[in-house]
Amino acid sequence: MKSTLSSLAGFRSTSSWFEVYAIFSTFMMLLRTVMNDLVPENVRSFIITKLEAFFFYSKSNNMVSLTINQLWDDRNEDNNELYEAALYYLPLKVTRTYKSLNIGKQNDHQDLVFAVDAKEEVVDEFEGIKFNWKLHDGSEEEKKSSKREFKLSFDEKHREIVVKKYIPHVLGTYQTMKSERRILKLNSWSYGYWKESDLSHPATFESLGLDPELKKTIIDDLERFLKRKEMYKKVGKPWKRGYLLYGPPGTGKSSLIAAMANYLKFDVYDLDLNSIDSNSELMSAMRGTSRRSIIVIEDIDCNKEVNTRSSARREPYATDSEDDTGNAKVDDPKVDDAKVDDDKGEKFTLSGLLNCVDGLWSSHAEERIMIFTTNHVEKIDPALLRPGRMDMHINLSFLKAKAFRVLVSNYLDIRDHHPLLEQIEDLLEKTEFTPAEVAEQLIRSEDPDIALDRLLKFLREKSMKRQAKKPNET
Ligand SMILES: Nc1ncnc2c1ncn2[C@@H]1O[C@H](COP(=O)(O)OP(=O)(O)OP(=O)(O)O)[C@@H](O)[C@H]1O
Repeated sequence: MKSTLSSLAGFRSTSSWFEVYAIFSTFMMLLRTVMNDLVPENVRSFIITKLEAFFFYSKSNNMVSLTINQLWDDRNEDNNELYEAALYYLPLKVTRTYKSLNIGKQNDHQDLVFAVDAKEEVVDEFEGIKFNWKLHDGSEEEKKSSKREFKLSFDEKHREIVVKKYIPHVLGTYQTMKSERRILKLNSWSYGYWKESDLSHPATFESLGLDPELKKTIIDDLERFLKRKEMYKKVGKPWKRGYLLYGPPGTGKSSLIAAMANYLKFDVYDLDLNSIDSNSELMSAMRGTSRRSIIVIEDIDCNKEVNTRSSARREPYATDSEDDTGNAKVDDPKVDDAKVDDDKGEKFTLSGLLNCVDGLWSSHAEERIMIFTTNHVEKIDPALLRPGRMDMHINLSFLKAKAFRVLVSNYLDIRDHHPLLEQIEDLLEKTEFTPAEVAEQLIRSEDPDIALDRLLKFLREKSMKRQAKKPNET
């Protein structure tokens, strides 16, 4: 014992350390030579593999990993929101720390897009804990069907933090990024998929020529909807709201949808019912929509299936194929047919659409707004319009004085008085003109005198033509 201590004490001198280093280096060189000369290559690589496996195992035997698939349910092509969240969240870490990163720009997008490189392992740190992320591209076959996954690995002692804090943190960051970003998405359903592009419609509530009272009612309704998550949960209803926008062409239905999307910062899903072949396709389309989105079905009266039952008109909200609660009556043969089709999901039916609107197929769907538009409200089956399905009916009609004032202020910066305004407003009250017709005239000149003079002539001319036409019509 004494001699060991004295030899350790001897090591304190620098020359002793050099001696030890020289002996160790010589030993290592000898060992390498012996290994290379005497041990065959295949045996060498076997030993190295075993050593690696041993060290790797002992390092990672406390590690657990979670797999985050792109699709939660393959059969229904159900997207996994956590996968989406990781896609957006991880590049935040990558840009700061990592060397390998995919970067690109898509046709319809204004911004550069960053994406995690499948070769790179991303290490994220949260509350002092390290989390390893890796994107798996999958096999060639899986790539084609766009089945990708993230593997999230961490020490198993952090399981609880992962579930209770880390994953909510990733999802929360994603939601904040989505709500803060300025560019919204417009998705169109095409051949079984949502095709995404930027929503570049500039309409806002300020730019809309609407009666100020109607505008306020719509904004208040949207605000109320956003704030009432808990109330919807309490009464067991899906957190969604339906709006029916009706009125002649050119009265601002599409502009109002864009204004709502820009106000709420919601993406838009534009669904043409004529491109839907079956109830299962409709279900798939609904499931493919994300939270905080507006699902738009334009010109709903133009769809054959939806119109099938409309020929026999009933009083609004009391259809003979619904009972008092608004559910389909079983003894109605038309409803029976629709139900059979529904069960198979092979055909697209009105009943399938009603189910969708009621949130039966998308009960996981939260924070959705559904908008129907039509130029012919009288053609729509009342079952679709009853409260609970379409909660608010908004009549976008011809332009009248109050809404005209908004347009004049926006287009020509006239806030109070102009000598021609009174005559124009008088004509607008007496004859039906759409906001689109008037806006088209106002945009032709920046000079208020020229623009208003031109508009007045246009309105007079049109009014006279319409007056002249009327007696012939009768
Ligand atoms: N209320 C409005 N306020 C401001 N501009 C409007 C309004 N209504 C229409 N416009 C102008 O007319 C154009 C066409 O309007 P929009 O497409 O919103 O009408 P729409 O009712 O959806 O028509 P359609 O039924 O034919 O689809 C818009 O680009 C906009 O410039």
